[in-house]
Amino acid sequence: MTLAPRCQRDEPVRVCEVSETSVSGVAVIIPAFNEQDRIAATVRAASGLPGADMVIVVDDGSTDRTSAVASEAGATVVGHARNRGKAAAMETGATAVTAVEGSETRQERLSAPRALLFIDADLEDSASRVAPLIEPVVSGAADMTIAVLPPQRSAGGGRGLVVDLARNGIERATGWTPRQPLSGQRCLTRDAFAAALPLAPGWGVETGLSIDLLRQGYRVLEVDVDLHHRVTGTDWRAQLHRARQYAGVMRALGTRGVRPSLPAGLRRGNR
Ligand SMILES: O=c1ccn([C@@H]2O[C@H](COP(=O)(O)OP(=O)(O)O[C@H]3O[C@H](CO)[C@@H](O)[C@H](O)[C@H]3O)[C@@H](O)[C@H]2O)c(=O)[nH]1
Ligand SMILES: O=C(O)[C@H](O)COP(=O)(O)O
Repeated sequence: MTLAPRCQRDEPVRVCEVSETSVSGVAVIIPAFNEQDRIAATVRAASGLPGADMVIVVDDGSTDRTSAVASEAGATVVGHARNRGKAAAMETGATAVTAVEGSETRQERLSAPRALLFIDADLEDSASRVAPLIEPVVSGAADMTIAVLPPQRSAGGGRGLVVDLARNGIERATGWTPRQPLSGQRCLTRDAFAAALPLAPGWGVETGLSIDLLRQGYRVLEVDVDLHHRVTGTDWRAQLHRARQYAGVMRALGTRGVRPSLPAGLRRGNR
């Protein structure tokens, strides 16, 4: 397994590019809420990832055809009877992986539990490029990798408030400043995932994961990956979504004893 030379090996949290390579033993978990238009392409792309021999879609109480479309595309589908939020869907997905592994025959069983790769349902074809998240985890170079996405094709409608709250909160809690603190494309060892349970609920899940793992000494790595997803726009629904994200991050920080920062525009030096 090779890490590119610009990886900084002597830092507790390393930010680097890694090359794609063949790996084995990865379960892909896709939380999905009303994603019938995108889930098939995402499942198909995820199924071709190196080492990904299990693709589980967690239908988080969708009211559309997400389950049926995901199943037709080849995923194993588990679900919630009602919408419970992304973090609960992630936990359900991990439980499903353990259950499938428990039912495997001795011949089917891998020598070690699979790593867990969480990706969003709206990545579509770009999910085929998520492989660089897998290598550092399978090779033992990192306990959790996080995808850093390039600028998206269409501009988002936010002012960076949620991102800023999460980034500063993680920095205050751990000393590490993530580039994309909300990125949900993450690959974890089973040990790291277990250490982060119970996950911070709802939209606080990424903030909680980063803080909880770093505080316990796990190694977290941001990796540039050329992914594309549906960006959040500017209408009232989008702003309501951001308000919920803000509340989720605030809750994750509060329950971890982290005092949230003032919004960037109000902080000393910015006035
Ligand atoms: O109640 C829900 C809502 C969403 N999802 C799924 O969660 C994923 C992310 O949701 P999305 O609506 O795409 O959220 P974004 O605002 O675009 O997400 C950004 O911010 C989130 C944290 O706030 C991260 O989880 C995402 O990875 C990141 O792309 C998708 O697969 C959804 O289908 C659920 O499973 N349950
Ligand atoms: O659009 C986004 O990137 C997220 O919804 C976060 O919103 P923000 O711009 O307020 O951080």
